[in-house]
Amino acid sequence: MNFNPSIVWDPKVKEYFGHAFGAKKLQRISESLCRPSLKTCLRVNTLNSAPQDVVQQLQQLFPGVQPYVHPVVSSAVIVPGRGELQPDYEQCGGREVVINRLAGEAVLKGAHVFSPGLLAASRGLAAGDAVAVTVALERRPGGWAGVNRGATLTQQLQAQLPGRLQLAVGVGRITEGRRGLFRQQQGLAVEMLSRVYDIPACNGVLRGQVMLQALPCIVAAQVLDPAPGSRVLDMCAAPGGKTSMLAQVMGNSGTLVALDRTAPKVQQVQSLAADWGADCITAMVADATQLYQQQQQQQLSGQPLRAGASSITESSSSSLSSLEGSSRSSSSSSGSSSSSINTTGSSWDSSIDLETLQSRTSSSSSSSSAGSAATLSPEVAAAVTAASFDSVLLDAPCSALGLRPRLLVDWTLPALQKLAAYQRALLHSAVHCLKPGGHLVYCTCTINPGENEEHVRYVLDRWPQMRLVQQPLLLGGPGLVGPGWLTAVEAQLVQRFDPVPGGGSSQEEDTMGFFIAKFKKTGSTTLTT
Ligand SMILES: C[S@@+](CC[C@H](N)C(=O)[O-])C[C@H]1O[C@@H](n2cnc3c(N)ncnc32)[C@H](O)[C@@H]1O
Repeated sequence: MNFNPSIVWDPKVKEYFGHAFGAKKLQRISESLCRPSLKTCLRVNTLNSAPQDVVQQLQQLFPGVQPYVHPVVSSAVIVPGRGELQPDYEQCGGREVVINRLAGEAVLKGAHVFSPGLLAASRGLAAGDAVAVTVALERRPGGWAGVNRGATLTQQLQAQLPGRLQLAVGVGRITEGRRGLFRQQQGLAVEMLSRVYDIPACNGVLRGQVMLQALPCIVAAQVLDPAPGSRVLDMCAAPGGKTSMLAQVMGNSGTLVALDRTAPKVQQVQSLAADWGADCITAMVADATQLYQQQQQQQLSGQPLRAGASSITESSSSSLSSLEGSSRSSSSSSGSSSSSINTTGSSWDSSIDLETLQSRTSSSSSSSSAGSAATLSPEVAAAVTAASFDSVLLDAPCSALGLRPRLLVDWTLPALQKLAAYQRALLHSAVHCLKPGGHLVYCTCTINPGENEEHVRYVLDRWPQMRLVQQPLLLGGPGLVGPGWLTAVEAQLVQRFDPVPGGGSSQEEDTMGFFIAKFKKTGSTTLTT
C-alpha cells in the first residue's frame, strides 16, 4: 500500500493544457494537484483580532506546529503541515476500510472519516480496530463501478478495486464494529491516527476570528482594494469568503452588495457576515448573468422591469447546473460546438456564446428555463443598477482545476468551453454594472487559460474602455502569452498562481492554482456593446 496518485486527463484537455504549459510543467502541475498544499492559510478578522494573537492561540490548539503571519499579506496566518509520510499499515493486520474520493480528499487535508464517506470494509471489524484507509475513485480505470455502500471487502471486490492500493491515505481507528459503521448515516466513522499528510485541521477553529481561505483569494480581494464608503458589487459571493474580506478592506463602511443564485447560498453569506460583524454587506439572490441581459432586453423592447417579479431560484438559473452536470459526461453531444484548431494550435473553441449555450442546455431539459430571460427581483433591480459601482468583484464559477488536493478530474474540453461562455455572460454584467473610473477584478481558481487569459483578451478586445491595470499586490507569476491570450506586457499585469510549491512569484508559496486580472473602466459602455 502506498500513496501514488495521478491525474488522468481527458486527452483533448491534456493536449490543450500541454500546449499552454508544456509537457514538463503540466506533469508537475498534475502531480501537485493530487496533493495538498503544505501551507494552510487562515485569514484573520482584523475587525476583531490581531494576527499575532491568533498565532498564539493556534500554537496552543496545535502543539508543536509553528504558525506564522505571512510576510507580505499581514491578515494571513500560515499553518505549516508535513508530508509525505509513511503510515505504518502493518499494525492493521490486513484490516481496511475503503472510502470515496471526497472523503479521501478531506483526509488529505487533515479530516477524519465520517459515515457518508464510507464505501466498503473488511469482514469482522470490531470497534477500536486499527484499519488502513484507502480511496476508491469513481469512473476511471481501476476505479469502482458502483460499489454498494456497506460492501464487504472480499477478495473479489479487492480485485475490482486495484487502484485503491496506490491511494492509501493513512491509518485510523474505527468507532464502531462493521455493522454499526454502516448503519449510522452520519457522524465520525474512522478517527485518523496517522495520515500521509499531517495537515492541522483548521476548519471551524477560532470561529469569527479567522476563516480558512487560500492565500490567492485574500490577494484577490486586496487587489480590488475598495475604498471605505464606496459602492461595491460581489457578483458571485457564496460562501462569502471574499465578501467578508472586502468588508474588512472597506473598514465595514459603504455598501457591499453580494449576489448569489440561490437562497441557501445567500444565507451562507449572511451567516458569515453576521459572524464577522460585517454589516455593510447586503446579500441578495440573483442570477448575475441577468444584470446585463435583462436590462438589455428591456431596453430593446421598451419594457420596464416587471413589478413583483419573482427572485431567481435554482431552477431558473439552471444553465450552470446543467452545464456542471455535463462536465461529468464525456458525451460528444456536449461537444457539438465544432472544436477547431485555432491560431494557437490548440483545439479550444471560444466562439460559443451564452445564447447558444442556453439553447443547448434548455433543449436538453424541457423543464429548464435556462433559455428564457430569468427575472431579477425588484429589490435586486433597484440595488444593482447600471454603471453604479465603484468596484466589482467577479469571482466566477469555474472548473476549479486549481483546487488541491484533487484525486479525479472529469472535465472535457466541450464542457470547459460551455463554462467559459457562461463566464463571458457574467463578464458582460460586470462591465455593465461598473461606473466609468471604477475597477473590476476577475478571478478564478482554475489553471485553464480558456477561463483566464482568454477572457482577459475578450474584455480588452470587446470594450476599448476596459484597460488592464497594475495590481497593488503581486504574489503570483505572469499570465500566458500567445495569440488569443496576452501580449508580453499584458501578461505582467495579471497574476497566475500555479498549484505547485513555489508556483507564485516566491519560492515560499505553496498555493492552489488561481488567476487574477484587474481592469479599470475608462469610459462608459452602452447596453448594446
Ligand atoms: C467561486 S464561487 C464564489 C466563492 C466566493 N466568492 C467566496 O470567496 O467565498 C462561485 C459562486 O458563483 C455562484 N454563481 C454561479 N452562477 C451564478 C450566477 N449566475 N449568479 C450569481 N452567482 C452565481 C455559485 O453559486 C458560487 O457560489
